[in-house]
Amino acid sequence: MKVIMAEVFNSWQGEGGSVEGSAFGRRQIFVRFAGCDLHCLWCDSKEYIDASHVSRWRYEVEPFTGKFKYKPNPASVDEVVDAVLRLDTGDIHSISYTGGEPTLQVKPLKALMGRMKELDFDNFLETHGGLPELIREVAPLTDYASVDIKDETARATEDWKGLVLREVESIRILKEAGVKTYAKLVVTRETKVENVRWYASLLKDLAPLVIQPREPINITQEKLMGLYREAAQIMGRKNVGLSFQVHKYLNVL
Ligand SMILES: C[S@@+](CC[C@H](N)C(=O)[O-])C[C@H]1O[C@@H](n2cnc3c(N)ncnc32)[C@H](O)[C@@H]1O
Ligand SMILES: Nc1nc2[nH]cc(C(=O)O)c2c(=O)[nH]1
Ligand code: SF4
Ligand SMILES: [Mg+2]
Repeated sequence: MKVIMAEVFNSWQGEGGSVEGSAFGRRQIFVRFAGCDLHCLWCDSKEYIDASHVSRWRYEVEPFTGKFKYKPNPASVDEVVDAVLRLDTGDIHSISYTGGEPTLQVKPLKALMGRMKELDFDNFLETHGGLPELIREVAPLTDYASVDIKDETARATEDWKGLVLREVESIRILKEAGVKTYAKLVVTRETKVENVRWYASLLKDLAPLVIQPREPINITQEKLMGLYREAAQIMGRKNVGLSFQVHKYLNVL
């Protein structure tokens, strides 16, 4: 089975903060899929959005050496499994599937997740959650899920409200399947407080929320605190947290 890959590397999970279901600070092997159907203004993985332009993928030869080898796309699932296993440092919390949008290639995603479960690894899915019908397919193989709620200011798609409702539906499906799930909202200085109130009302009693400032950060502390407080007042003070992209400060992948 074939898959259009971007990269495979070993790092610490840099996002998720401290809410339940987060793997922040845990060691992970990252499997980044090429291709995405959204176009978030601030996406830090833009070079992988158009899968047809990702002619080769790279895998780390050894963790933290910065040395990569390249292979042509599409990859076989076996090649990806091999690339993951050579990065197993014995302290791996889970395998992270990210992208791009991993659920778009649901068949190879399921095959990879199944192989990793057989090898006794946990699966951590990083997704925009905009396609609940695909989430339903991978939920039984998923242990942890970080599902983005795309704020209006991301301008990910025209019907942003419809997207948010589908993301929440995906979270419901994952929760019902017993997946440790949290929602992640990337905020900018333009994020509207009334939108955060709406997201919080949809997530209340469903899943915790992390608020992650868009990098590079330009939101004021006052604005961030205000958005946080509104969300916490609706969802409960134990169900909201902050998340930063700490890997960017550590200068690791
Ligand atoms: C590149 S996305 C891939 C997974 C999936 N497509 C998604 O959007 O959730 C991985 C994570 O990085 C976050 N991210 C990407 N660019 C960012 C930026 N400039 N600032 C903050 N978070 C960012 C996304 O919001 C998402 O949570
Ligand atoms: N260290 C590290 N943590 C991450 N968490 C989410 C990432 C992503 O791009 O999906 C990511 C990433 O690219 N690197
Ligand atoms: S959904 Fe994820 S990969 Fe796609 S454009 Fe947005 S941040 Fe980037
Ligand atoms: Mg990233």
